[in-house]
Amino acid sequence: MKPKLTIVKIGGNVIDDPEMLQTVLKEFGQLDGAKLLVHGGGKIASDISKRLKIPTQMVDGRRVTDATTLEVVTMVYGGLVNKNIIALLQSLGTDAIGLTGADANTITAHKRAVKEVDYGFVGDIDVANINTKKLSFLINGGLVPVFCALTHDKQGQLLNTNADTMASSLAIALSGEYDTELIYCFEKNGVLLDVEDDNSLIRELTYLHFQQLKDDGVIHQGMIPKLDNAFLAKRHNVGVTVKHALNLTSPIGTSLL
Ligand SMILES: Nc1ncnc2c1ncn2[C@@H]1O[C@H](COP(=O)(O)OP(=O)(O)O)[C@@H](O)[C@H]1O
Ligand SMILES: CC(=O)N[C@@H](CCC(=O)OP(=O)(O)O)C(=O)O
Repeated sequence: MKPKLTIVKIGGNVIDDPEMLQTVLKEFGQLDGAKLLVHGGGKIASDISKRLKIPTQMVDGRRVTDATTLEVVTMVYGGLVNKNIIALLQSLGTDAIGLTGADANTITAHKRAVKEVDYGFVGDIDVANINTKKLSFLINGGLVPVFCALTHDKQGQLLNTNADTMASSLAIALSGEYDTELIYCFEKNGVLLDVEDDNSLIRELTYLHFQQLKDDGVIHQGMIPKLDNAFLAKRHNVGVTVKHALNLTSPIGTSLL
C-alpha cells in the first residue's frame, strides 16, 4: 500500500487574512501522514505592484509577467509570503522548508509559447520531470515542503506559475509514490451555486455538472482554471476537494467525483 500524502493549496485571500492563515496552518500541521503545502499570493503581488506603481495585467486568471513583474513576484512569492509562512509553521511546531521549483531542481517549466497573448515569464510545468525522488527525500527526512508559485527552466530563468497548477501538477507527479489527496482552500465554503451565498454549497461535483455550471455562468473567474486543474488531478486518481480554509479538517466542502 502507498503511503498517504495530503497536498494543500492556499490562495491569496487566505494569506492576506492573518487569522485565517494562522488557523489553516495550525490544522495543516496537525494532519496525519506526509504533507505538502502550495501557496499563491496573487492578491499580495498585485497590492505591492500598485504601491510600486507597476501596472498589473491579468488574462484568463494568469498574470502577464514582464521582467519587472517577475522581479516583484520573485520578491513577493519567494521571499515575503513564503518566508512568513515558513516562520508561522515553525512557530506552530511544523518543520517546514520553503521552496521554489528551482530549489533542488524540483520543478522545471518552459516559458509559455506566444499565441494570442504574450504572457512573458510564465512557465508551464513539465509534469513528467517533477523531481519526486528529491521531494520524497525531504518528506522522509521529516520536512514539510512549502512551494511558492515559482518554477525555473534549468537555464537560469525563473518563471511565474499559477499556484493552483503547481498544486495539481505536484499531486499528479507524486501520485505514483503516494496515495495523494489534494485540497484547495480558499475563502468560500467550496463550489457554490451562488457565489454570494455560502449556504449554496455543491457537495459533490462531476465533470459534466462542472461543464454545465460553467456554461450557465454559475462557475466563473478564478474558479474555472482551479476546477480545470482539479479535474485533471482527479483523472490521475488524486482525491480532490475544494473547501474553506477554516474547514480544512471538516467534511464541509465540494468533493470532485
Ligand atoms: N461557483 C463558484 N463558487 C465559488 N467561487 C466562485 C464561483 N465562481 C467563481 N468563483 C470565484 O472564484 C474565486 C476563487 O478563485 P481564485 O481567486 O483563483 O482562488 P484562490 O484565491 O484560491 O487562488 C472565489 O473567490 C470566487 O469569487
Ligand atoms: C502565472 C500566474 O498567474 N501566476 C500567479 C501565481 C500566484 C497565484 O497563483 O496566486 P493565487 O493562488 O493567490 O491566485 C500570479 O502571479 O498571480
